[in-house]
Amino acid sequence: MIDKKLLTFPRIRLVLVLLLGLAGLQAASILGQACFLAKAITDLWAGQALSEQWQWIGFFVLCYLLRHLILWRKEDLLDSYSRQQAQRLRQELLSKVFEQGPSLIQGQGTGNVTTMALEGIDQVEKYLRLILAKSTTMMVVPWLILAVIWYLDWRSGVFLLIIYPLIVIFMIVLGYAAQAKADRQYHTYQLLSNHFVDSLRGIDTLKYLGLSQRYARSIFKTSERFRRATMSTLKVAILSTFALDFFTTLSIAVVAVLLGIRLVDGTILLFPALTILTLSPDYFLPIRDFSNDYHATLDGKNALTAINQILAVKTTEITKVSLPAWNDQSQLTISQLDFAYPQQSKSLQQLNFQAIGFQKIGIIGLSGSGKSTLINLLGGFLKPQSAQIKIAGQELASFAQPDWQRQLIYIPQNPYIFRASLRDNIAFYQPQATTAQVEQAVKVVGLERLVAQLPAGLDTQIGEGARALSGGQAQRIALARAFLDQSRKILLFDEPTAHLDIETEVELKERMLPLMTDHLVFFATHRLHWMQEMDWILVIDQGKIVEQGTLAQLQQQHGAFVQLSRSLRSV
Ligand SMILES: Nc1ncnc2c1ncn2[C@@H]1O[C@H](COP(=O)(O)OP(=O)(O)OP(=O)(O)O)[C@@H](O)[C@H]1O
Repeated sequence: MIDKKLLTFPRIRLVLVLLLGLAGLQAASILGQACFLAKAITDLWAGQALSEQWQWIGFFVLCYLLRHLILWRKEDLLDSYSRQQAQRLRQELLSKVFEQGPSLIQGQGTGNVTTMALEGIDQVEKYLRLILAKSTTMMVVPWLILAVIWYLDWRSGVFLLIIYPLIVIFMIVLGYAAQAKADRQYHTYQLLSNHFVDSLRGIDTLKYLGLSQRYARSIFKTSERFRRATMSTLKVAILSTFALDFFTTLSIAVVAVLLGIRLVDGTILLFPALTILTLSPDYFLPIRDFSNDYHATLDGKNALTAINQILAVKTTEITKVSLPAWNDQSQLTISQLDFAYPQQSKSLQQLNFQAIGFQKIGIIGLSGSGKSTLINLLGGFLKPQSAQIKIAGQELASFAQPDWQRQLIYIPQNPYIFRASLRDNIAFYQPQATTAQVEQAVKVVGLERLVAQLPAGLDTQIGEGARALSGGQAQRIALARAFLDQSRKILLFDEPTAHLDIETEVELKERMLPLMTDHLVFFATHRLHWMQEMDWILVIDQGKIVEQGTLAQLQQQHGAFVQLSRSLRSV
């Protein structure tokens, strides 16, 4: 009855035992309530004075209060337990997302991960709260009530016992139908989230191409599908609630009629008949409650399955290797590196190269040749299928090593600007940087004009939803970050100027080059002029290094580099 997935939650067994205990007390208070009320009415019927009934009425009121006190205690217990578990799940989910990095987000979709971490966890919290309370009550309360009814009148007991499994079977059949509908609903919900976030991100492209109306229609269609899936789940939910209420009410009516006939016949006394009649609705109440809330919990159940799937993504345990800080004598050797994206044939094959000291290594190739993939591997965001990597004499399986990543600065095509002040964005790697240091960085990368224009200077909020920046300004912030943190000696550039106009690129290049000295630099680009600044060049074509050497060597060889230069110039 209780989802196996829930049994893996911490302290769940203790909570279940407490809930079962409270359900036992709840059953006792329901029984007391029915017996004392029946006793008072029977005595009054027998002609006793009302003043003699105060003790029974008093007990009845006590039981009534106890019943509600228990309900309140149960809710309190479940509220705090489910809240704690939701917090734990959210933390685990976010840790997993940060641990797995961009590959997990790409696989699941940004919208889906966002809704899962926000709404999905809230649904799981609701699921926990409802399902634990309802199922433990259903395990205890009806059976204790049935035992007392059986003791008072076995014929009513038999009738109620026979009717119960019929209702359960009926509930299971409708439950399966509802589950199938809810699965479909959850799937369309995930689609809707991804589709919506995707469209919002691409809204400028869509607008430029005049396709935003068409996309709005497509979002409308996806939302309509989600609405229809929701309505059809609700239809089953409402139908089953109605049918269940109808059957249980009918059963109680049958019990009442049978008791009435036997009272007239004189084959049953008023006290047991009244007690049974009062207890019958409470006998069915737990299953009715369970079934009513069952549909409300399905979303939570599905969200929990989806969250568990992400949490179950295997974390390849890395053996941490302690690496010294990169210096002018350090050496990196990569041999036979192979990498493939999931469900793809090899994206990078048999890469072999070396990096020594503060070399500047250019990675050049046509679009789709594998430059970004190589940069992502060097940053440890992706893990090679196989490779022999040696840094300072230490063998590594991948670059996902804290000691390596702590030395990196990654500058992509579109550096991410966090929603924070300009100062915090610049001091991203060095939060303790002084204002003088930040101002120095601003000067070095040529951001003074921007700072002068901003209303609160360095303290102006920038990023998502705040002051927007141009591509060149964002790139300058990324460079300022690199300048501020001189302790990170490895710079990974992934097409940093690809989307900038030529004037901005020339100006930025002048500012970038001094920053590159005394650093190991990997610079992926398809802009040839950068190669003049590089000490070593890797020419990549279709995932292979087809040539490598200094610029002079490559120009002399008249091989792949010269061919590539021709085709890049003719573009
Ligand atoms: N996340 C991914 N999943 C599957 N395949 C991918 C993924 N990212 C890239 N690829 C594929 O891997 C190959 C190399 O892509 P990569 O982005 O490394 O090329 P690139 O040389 O950097 O291209 P560009 O200059 O256009 O950025 C391409 O065929 C691309 O389609």
